[in-house]
Amino acid sequence: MPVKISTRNIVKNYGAVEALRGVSVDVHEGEIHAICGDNGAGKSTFIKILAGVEQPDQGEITINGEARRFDSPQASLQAGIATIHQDLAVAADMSIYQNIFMGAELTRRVLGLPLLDKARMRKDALGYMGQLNPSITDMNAKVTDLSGGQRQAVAICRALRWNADIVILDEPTAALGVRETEQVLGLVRSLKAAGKTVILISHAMQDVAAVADRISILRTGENQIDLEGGELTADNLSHYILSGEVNRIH
Ligand SMILES: Nc1ncnc2c1ncn2[C@@H]1O[C@H](COP(=O)(O)OP(=O)(O)OP(=O)(O)O)[C@@H](O)[C@H]1O
Repeated sequence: MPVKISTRNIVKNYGAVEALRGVSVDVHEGEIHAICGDNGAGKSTFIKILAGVEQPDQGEITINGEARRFDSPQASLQAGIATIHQDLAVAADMSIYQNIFMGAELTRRVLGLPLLDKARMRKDALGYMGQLNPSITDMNAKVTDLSGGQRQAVAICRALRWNADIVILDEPTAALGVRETEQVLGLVRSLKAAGKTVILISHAMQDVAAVADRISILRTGENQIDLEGGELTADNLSHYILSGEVNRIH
């Protein structure tokens, strides 16, 4: 598959702290690409740059081979990147469909006036959810009544609604139990099945090994190693992260 999104030598300093010292990652179209590394390795900073939350001091981002720069989260979204942050940004007291369409509500005209098209939003929301978790059928259910895994599904539906073709998930299984984690890994696989390119940030080696097609491990703001295929085992990941051993570098 061709490279969908690529970074070259991304550098980011916070004052004297060198958070990223030249990170280069190639994410291929339709793959699940995990970004791993110990605390402070630079994962969050890297994702914030792709999400348009932070701007790099140096380096290049390309999408489909075209150089891009994201001055805001909206710019990243417009370029087809939806980032699902750990807080999910869901409104607990609102319904599933209201969350999926938040900020981009569908309307219809009645006697020349725009009215919310709730029926259409519910129907479309059900369609998005059907691609991810068909067992969730009541689009009027309040998010507060959903489990952690189900909330994650709502946040991911919003990414589908935005038509993003690159979906970034930041620690989606953090704080989830075993069953919920399995559900969320299922969601990640469904995104891939829907043709999305997925970037997954995770500390959970087992989870990463279970779903990723390729993994880039960062260490103190630099690429440490990329793993793929048979190298993708939780043991291998832990080994590289704990030992700091450097192997194939870009
Ligand atoms: N806003 C900031 N101001 C100053 N230093 C920062 C800021 N954000 C991150 N850093 C520093 O940059 C480095 C990389 O941090 P980052 O949060 O990107 O790592 P991480 O791999 O996501 O770590 P964790 O797994 O603990 O979240 C760390 O040394 C961190 O202390």
